[in-house]
Amino acid sequence: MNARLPAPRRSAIVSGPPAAPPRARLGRKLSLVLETYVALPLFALVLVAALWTTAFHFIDKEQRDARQAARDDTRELVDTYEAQMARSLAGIDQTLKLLKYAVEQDGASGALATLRRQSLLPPSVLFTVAVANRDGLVVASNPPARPLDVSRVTYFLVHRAADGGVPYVSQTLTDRTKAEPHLHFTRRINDASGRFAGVAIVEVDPGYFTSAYEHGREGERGLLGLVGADGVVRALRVGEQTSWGQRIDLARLPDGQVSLAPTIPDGLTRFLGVRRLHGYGLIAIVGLDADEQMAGFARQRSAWLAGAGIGTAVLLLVVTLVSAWSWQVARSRRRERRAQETYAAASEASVDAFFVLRTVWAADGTVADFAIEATNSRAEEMAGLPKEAMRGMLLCEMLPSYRRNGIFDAAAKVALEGGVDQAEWHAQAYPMRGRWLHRQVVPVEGGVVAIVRDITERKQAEERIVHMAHHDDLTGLPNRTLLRLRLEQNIAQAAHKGWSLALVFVDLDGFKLINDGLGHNAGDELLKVVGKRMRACLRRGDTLARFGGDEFVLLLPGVGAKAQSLAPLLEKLRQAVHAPVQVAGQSVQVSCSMGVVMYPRDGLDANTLLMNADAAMYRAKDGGRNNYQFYAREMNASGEENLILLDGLRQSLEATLAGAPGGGLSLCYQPKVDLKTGRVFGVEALLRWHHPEHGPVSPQRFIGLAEESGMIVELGEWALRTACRQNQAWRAAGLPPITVSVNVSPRQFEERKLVARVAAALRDSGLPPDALELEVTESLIMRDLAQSVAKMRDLEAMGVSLSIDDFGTGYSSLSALKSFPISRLKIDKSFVSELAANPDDQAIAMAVISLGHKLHLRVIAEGVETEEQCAFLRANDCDEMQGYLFSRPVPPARIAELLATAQQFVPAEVAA
Ligand SMILES: Nc1nc2c(ncn2[C@@H]2O[C@@H]3COP(=O)(O)O[C@H]4[C@@H](O)[C@H](n5cnc6c(=O)[nH]c(N)nc65)O[C@@H]4COP(=O)(O)O[C@H]3[C@H]2O)c(=O)[nH]1
Repeated sequence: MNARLPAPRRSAIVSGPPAAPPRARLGRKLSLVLETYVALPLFALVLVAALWTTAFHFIDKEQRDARQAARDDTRELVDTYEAQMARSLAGIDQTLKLLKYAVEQDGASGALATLRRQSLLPPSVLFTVAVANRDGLVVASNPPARPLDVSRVTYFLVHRAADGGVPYVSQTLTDRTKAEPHLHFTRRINDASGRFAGVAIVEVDPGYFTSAYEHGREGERGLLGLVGADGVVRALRVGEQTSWGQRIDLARLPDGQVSLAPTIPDGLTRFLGVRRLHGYGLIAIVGLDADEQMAGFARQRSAWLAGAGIGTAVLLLVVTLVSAWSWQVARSRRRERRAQETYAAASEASVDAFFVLRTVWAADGTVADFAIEATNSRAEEMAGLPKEAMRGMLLCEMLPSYRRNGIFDAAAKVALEGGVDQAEWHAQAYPMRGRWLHRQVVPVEGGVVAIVRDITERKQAEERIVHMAHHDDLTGLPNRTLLRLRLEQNIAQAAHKGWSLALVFVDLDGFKLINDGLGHNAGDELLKVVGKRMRACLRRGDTLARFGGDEFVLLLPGVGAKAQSLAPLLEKLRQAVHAPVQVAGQSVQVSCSMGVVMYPRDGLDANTLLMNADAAMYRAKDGGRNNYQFYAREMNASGEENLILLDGLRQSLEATLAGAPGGGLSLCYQPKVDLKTGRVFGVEALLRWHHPEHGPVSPQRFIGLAEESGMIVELGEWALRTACRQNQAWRAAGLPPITVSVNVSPRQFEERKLVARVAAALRDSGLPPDALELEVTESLIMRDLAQSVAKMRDLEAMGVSLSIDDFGTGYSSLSALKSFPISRLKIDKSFVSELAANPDDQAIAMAVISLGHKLHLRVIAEGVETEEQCAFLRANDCDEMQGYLFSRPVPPARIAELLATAQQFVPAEVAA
């Protein structure tokens, strides 16, 4: 999404406040109080309090009412009981009075009969009526009873002692006359003169006074009774139990009032009503058991409490459930809000743009468009529109190009099928035009969220890295990697279309001299200029790559199948490179050697083409440089041929080492002649291989293979040992002593044990070290200068001399040359071959001779074939020579002959 983009689903997600300020926090606390899960329990507490207050209020009222009712009942019962007792006592006293009167009138014996006659006696079932005389003897009784002496009984004593005029009520008792409890109501009987004449007695069962007890009124534990003024209970009934004799504190029984207190005989709390029965010294008491009286209230109270309890429990349960639910809801709301706030804060701080998009559905169920619901600040920047303006806009109205570039379709797919859409694209719309963006579209409820990031910097960095990985720092040209890539692409294309392509390997001649002589900066400058010039010769589709050092490769796609058609371009390139260049204030000149291969003729893959172009380039160098060479098959034998050849070589080496006749390997020796004396002073040992089937194989061919395969180490050691032995054999044969020089290949030279192997060869052959010379190449030494020089010094210390073969081809730096412990320089035969005609080669030969002499080295020229060459070399003070002019490499016997005859080389001019 560039200029304008997709958008948020829930505005809160991206537009919400990033953090709550203190005021908002206060508001949040207040709103917390209003939350159901807080407010509801508070309200419930109020309800519970009200419920219980009401319950207790009614309980209290009911209790008061119940108590009042109990008091009223008690009062009413005691009133009734008082009336009953008053009547009963009055009846008893009436009987006493009648009895007294009758005794006073009729005497004790006739009194009862008179009263019985007049039906004035109370029923004998309940009452015993008796008369005691002044001596205390019961003289009459109804019902009749045996005579009894009551003279010592209290009531008798009381009445005899004084005439109170009031009846006397005894305590309830049992005695020897009667086992059942009873009490006596008595009155004094006087004689006519008013003196004590006896006692009228009414004996009553105490149950008589409590017979008014009714369960319906007094209940099961009600109390009914009479108490004497002395505080002793005369009769007391509780339920079915009747008792007497208890003592009561009369001070605590206020007359006329109803009190609530623990009572006799069982300590139960009762409503107690008390009435004094005047004239008899008795008190009537009625008690109603508090528990019984309050039972209705207790039930009611239980009902109230149960109701309130159940109400409370139900309320609390409901409130707990609702509050728990509300708390859960609030908690998840809080979490969601926090998540939203966090998300909003994060999205605001994000470098990504967020667009929450709501899907707009078409009637057929497809996605018609997306409506922008919310965005963040970064989205504003990317879209170039404020959030408010974007909100509600349709995506494809804002960015119509999205319908065409696939972004809308991708988002619609996410909305329909889920999954995630991720992609990078190059924005085309303002204000992000030209920038690289990355989008991630994820589905959400009701739409999608698009997260967009500006990845331009990363893209540019990637491009820079890719460019760096594919280009050469110095010249800015494609490097080896890119060349290979393009080559492979072009090969694939050419294969597909049946085209040809050309690959040119270019190596600068003489670059090292300039680089070492004028410095690296000059060398770099030269490479840049040459690179530019070559590039200028090419078409747009061609590739010029720098391969490293002074090597360049040209890839020319779409060329004709005929290699020769490239000749004009190659000539143009050659001239462009050869033109003088101004570097480090000097005009310098380099040339180039080019090797050309054609696809598909010279190879079908990149490796083969590069290898063959390299081989052709070397052939061009060998051919005198500053030219180009088309690849010819024989430059590189095929891999299969190489393997067969290598196998043959190994077999020959093994056979030769085993000493088998006709092993195939041998050494021939080419004499080296001192130009001043014309005498042979040494020979160069040269390997020969006679293949059992193919006949002689060129050393250049098999030595290269041996070098590549590593077999050269063994092969070279064999040559070294053989040459040493041979030289020692010549010496032993009494021939003039000569030196033998042996070629050492790069692998041999690099081998750790070289010095030890040389020492062993000398020791085993018995050849003095100074009769052995090792020939090493310049390029070999330059591979690892320090190590090479160290090894050379070891050999020198041993007494073995060293010469540099092919001197002039490897661009050794002069300063390095000075440090080589060598005794001889060999002018390469490539410079010798055209010595007569080529002034350049002449200059080089002269320079090498002069340089060698300045460094106190001997100089030998190889490949001398003609008298002219010989004459030139001699004229220019070359010390020694080697070549067909004097002798080809020959077998050892021929050398022996030469030495034996002490043959001298006499050049033609000298001979003439
Ligand atoms: N055109 C021409 N050529 C002449 C003339 N005089 C000598 N030659 C040839 O020049 C080569 C000189 O040997 P090199 O440069 O060391 O070049 C040698 C050397 O690098 C390598 N080589 C030969 N024998 C050995 C060996 O025992 N060990 C190692 N490591 N390399 C060897 O093989 C290369 C080729 O050896 P050869 O084919 O024997 O080729 C020899 C020799 O036959 C002449 O006047 N004209």
